[in-house]
Amino acid sequence: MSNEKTIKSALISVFSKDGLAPIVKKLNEQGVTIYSTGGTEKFINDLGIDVVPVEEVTSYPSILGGRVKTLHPKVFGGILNRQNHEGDVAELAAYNIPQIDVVIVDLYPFEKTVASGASEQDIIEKIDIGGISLIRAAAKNFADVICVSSVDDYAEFLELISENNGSISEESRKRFAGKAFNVSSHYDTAIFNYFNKNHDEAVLKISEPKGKVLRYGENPHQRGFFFGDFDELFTKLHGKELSYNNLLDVDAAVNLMLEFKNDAPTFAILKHNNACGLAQRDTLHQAYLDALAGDPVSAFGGVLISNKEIDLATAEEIHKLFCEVVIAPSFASDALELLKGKKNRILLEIHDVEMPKTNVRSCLNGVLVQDRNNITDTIEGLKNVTDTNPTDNELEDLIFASKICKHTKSNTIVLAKNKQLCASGTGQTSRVDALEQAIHKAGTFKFDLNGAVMASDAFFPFPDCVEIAKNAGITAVIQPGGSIKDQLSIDYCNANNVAMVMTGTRHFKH
Ligand SMILES: NC(=O)c1ncn([C@@H]2O[C@H](COP(=O)(O)O)[C@@H](O)[C@H]2O)c1NC=O
Repeated sequence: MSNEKTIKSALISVFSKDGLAPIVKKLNEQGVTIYSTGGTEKFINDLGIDVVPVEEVTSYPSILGGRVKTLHPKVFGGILNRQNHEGDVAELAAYNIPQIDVVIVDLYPFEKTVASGASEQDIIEKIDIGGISLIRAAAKNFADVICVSSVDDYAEFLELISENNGSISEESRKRFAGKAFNVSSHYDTAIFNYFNKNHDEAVLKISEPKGKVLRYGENPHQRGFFFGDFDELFTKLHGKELSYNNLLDVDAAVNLMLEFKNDAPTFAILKHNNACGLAQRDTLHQAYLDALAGDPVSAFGGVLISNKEIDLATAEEIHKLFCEVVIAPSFASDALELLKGKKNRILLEIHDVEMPKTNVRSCLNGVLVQDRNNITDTIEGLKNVTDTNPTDNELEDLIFASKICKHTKSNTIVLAKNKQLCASGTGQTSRVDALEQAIHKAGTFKFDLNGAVMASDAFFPFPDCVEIAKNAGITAVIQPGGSIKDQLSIDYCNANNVAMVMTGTRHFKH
């Protein structure tokens, strides 16, 4: 192995002391001189291990409430000197600077502090200056120094020093330097994004340090990767690796079910990012059966999601279906055992966490970013525009249908009745096509559309849709409004005893 270096000295300055003890003990066993800062020094002392306070090196106290403690030429000289450079070696001796072979740092938790809703002052104090400088210096000088910049790397570092009795190869030092720049660049990205949260600077900085190579992309001949923290959102209880397409379906399912999070038991079945079945009932079991009835053909190989714990009765029904993924806030233990009966079936327990506030997607040679569509239509926000008002039941169905519409590919028309999705037209190039697709589909699965409601993701440019809907039995319509020909649709509804409400909010989804 090339250019092995034996560790003789280490500088340790960590915010979290978790996991540090075995490393300190091992370094001590190997006779390494340990330098350290305030809290870390106390931690090491408490282990009964000798440690040199960094103040002894700098001959300077920690000042400004800890804002300046390692920022000193004697510390940075000890890290940045080139051991094979005569001038550097002479300067080290002239200024009595100790050589430092290892730097171990755990930065102030900036992101966690922001996420906790702390005050601006607390957040600013959590911008680590000394630690990030130590990391950058040690990583730059990987020719002579090894930099351990994350608790995640402690185990590997411990193995390295244990295996070779404190001797570390240049390959390992360089690999750890790469990890260190990953840590430092991610940290700075988080700080920039905090300062730029209103996008005053039209700059996009994304740092996703947790990535996963997927088996393939959308098709087997395409490579695919997921960059994100899947484990923050889910506990995977069972099943095969999630594919690129599974992840897209899971994303669609989660966003859709968030609309019904606090409602009565609701079950949805999705295929290719659109709901093909969705129902809300007094029991989850019935909600599942009625969601499945929406389109039992498309449900095959679908992604299933519920807003309540999956019980045994529901699991027994699900178990009869071939499906890719089942997502729920929890699974009763007997239900889980049963569902685990299919080796590949993916079971995900979803955590109670917020989804990102922005959507990002590739566009041409760049990316498009927009705010998440966070408007959910409510009964209170509706404007009756026809002589006939919707009944209470219809009002509830209108909101129910509108929530599904919001999460279905445009152009879309959703038909619903008694809190059950009857059918939808999805991703059509005209609204009339979407409606006709929905009516045809509802007929295939024997839905009686008399008394059903219609939701449209955008306004009706002509009165053709309300006319077709009325002839199919639809009695109430929800749509954003805003067409210069709105009045033609309203006139038709008034002449034909159809109720129409307007939301003022378009829900395109491309
Ligand atoms: N100011 C400095 O010179 C400085 N040097 C190291 N730190 C940080 O201080 C923390 C450790 O402090 P302590 O050992 O006192 O618990 C680490 O997170 C380290 O990244 C510093 N603090 C922030 O910038």
